[in-house]
Amino acid sequence: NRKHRLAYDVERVVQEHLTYVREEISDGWDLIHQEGEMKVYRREVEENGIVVDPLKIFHSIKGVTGHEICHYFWDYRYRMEWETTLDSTKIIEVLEPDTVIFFQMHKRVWPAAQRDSCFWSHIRCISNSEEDQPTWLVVNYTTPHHLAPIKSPHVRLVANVALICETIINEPPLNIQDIKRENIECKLTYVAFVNPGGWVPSAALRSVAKREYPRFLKRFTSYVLEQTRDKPILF
Ligand SMILES: CCCc1ccc(-c2ccc(S(=O)(=O)CCO)cc2)cc1[C@H]1C[C@H]1c1ccccn1
Repeated sequence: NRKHRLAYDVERVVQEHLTYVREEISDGWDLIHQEGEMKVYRREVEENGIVVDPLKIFHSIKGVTGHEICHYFWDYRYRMEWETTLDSTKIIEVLEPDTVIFFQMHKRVWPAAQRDSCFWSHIRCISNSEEDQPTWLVVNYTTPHHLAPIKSPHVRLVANVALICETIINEPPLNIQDIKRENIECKLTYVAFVNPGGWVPSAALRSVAKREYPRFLKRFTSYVLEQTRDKPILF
């Protein structure tokens, strides 16, 4: 039986991401940025002359769990502390404790018109019996909403974004309560399918994306490290 009106959509999109995240980086993906453990890949795709390049970022962060990374990414309370590309963000509907609907005003990316976004945001833990640590994920997926009317001159983004995290425990001590932060590591895959929703000069958008995605992921993961440093580990 259906939990809420978007439950089927959420299930479908989550399963799609879980299918594709394991897909190897095949040809057609260009490595456009590498910084420490972070590898940023992009495919060049245009739809009706609009750049809709898929982005795929692999990163691993020592000292945090996948649950912690997904918690700080999903929970609106922290968003404005790490997201520098937003003017505002607010929850306009709670569908269930782990699925909410956001409305966001994005900072204007000159020369494009200002973008806004409305998406459902879902957090989930997937415990696979054989492996020791579960997979945590967050999906942000554009959805229309009566409390997020599209008002000119703003242009509505169309986004399908997923953050999928595994937790690795290096040299696990005998009993789990002795695990320290230096024994843990989060391996994450971030995928973003963003359609800017209206024409943006291709070269400008590609250079903004190339600069902004690594910057936002680096800033976000540093923020989580800072917030969790002296807190008990959240597995
Ligand atoms: C003209 C469209 C510009 C533009 C608008 C928005 C986004 C964007 C949307 C969602 C998410 S998120 O991961 O779901 C976090 C929640 O906010 C990140 C980024 C990306 C771009 C493209 C330009 C790239 C970029 C990437 C990262 C940050 C800002 N801009």
